[in-house]
Amino acid sequence: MIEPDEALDIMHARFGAHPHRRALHAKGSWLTGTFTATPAGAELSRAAHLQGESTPVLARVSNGAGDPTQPDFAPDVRGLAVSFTLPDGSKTDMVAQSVPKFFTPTSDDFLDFIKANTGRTAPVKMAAFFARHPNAALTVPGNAAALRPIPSYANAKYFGVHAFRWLDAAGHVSNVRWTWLPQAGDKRIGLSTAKSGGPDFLQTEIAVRVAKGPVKFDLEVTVANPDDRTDDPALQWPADRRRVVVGTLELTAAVPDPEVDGSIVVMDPTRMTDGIELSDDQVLAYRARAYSASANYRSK
Ligand code: HEM
Repeated sequence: MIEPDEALDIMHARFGAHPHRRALHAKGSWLTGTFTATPAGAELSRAAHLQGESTPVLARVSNGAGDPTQPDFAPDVRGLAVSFTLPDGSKTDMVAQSVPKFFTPTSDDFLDFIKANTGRTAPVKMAAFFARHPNAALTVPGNAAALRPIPSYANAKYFGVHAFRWLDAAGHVSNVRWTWLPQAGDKRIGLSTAKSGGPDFLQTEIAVRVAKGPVKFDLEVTVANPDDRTDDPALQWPADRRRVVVGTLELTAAVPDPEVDGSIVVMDPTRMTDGIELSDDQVLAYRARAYSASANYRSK
């Protein structure tokens, strides 16, 4: 397996090494707000933020590139990371992105994709990557459409990708996947329209938008059948699985980057709380190690 420090080298080779920046999702904006669960949330999980009381959150919206100078109009994955502060002061995080179909079953394959997408020979290496991974090739049309420029971070669906185990008050386990659905609608714009906004238009737009009113996302959960696999983030569950809205996120204020004076804020997709557990997905477990390596690099 490719170790996290080597993974960081692969990302830096692709996007450049940028001191004090994330190795991926290097450019973004910070927001605060609240999350309020519906009764369906409490039925599925006993987690403190799913019981219906309003929970404070810190969120970061971002572009997927590891190059913080990449303009906002460039086609890219977008990120929405949310950290909930629970009543006992502890935190749990949800870290999602805007590509509907994650395309590799393992972290090594994902890192091989980044390697292939590096340098002047990228088109040739990418063709070879997709020839080696025909299932990944099948996701290209849908994912390419999602990578088109967005008019606002408020106008994308953000997918949690992995399965998680949600435990209710009686200890019953539901395997779920979750998605943030934008109340402002899922939208894309043409490149020339996006370019007319300038290189930082998404950062400016989200700050202006939250100053006028809350930016809202509904949290939709898909519940697996007992025999659905939970270990492969690239494997979709059948479309007829039960979907239920378990809460609403309201982002209400733009806040300055909290990573000043050497403090580091990591949005960790494996930071769990009682009532939510990791599935057996290797990529999910690996992410925590890669995010730590990136945090170590930017704290130096
Ligand atoms: C093997 C797979 C993956 C690897 C190696 C990886 C690696 C990374 C790294 C190194 C960072 C920077 C973290 C930091 O410095 O704090 C990052 C950020 C991020 N990743 Fe991943 N990632 C993977 C999969 C995913 C998936 C599946 C999602 C979404 C479901 C995702 C969404 C994000 C987001 C939203 C951020 C920005 C978090 C923030 O704003 O702090 N990543 N990723």
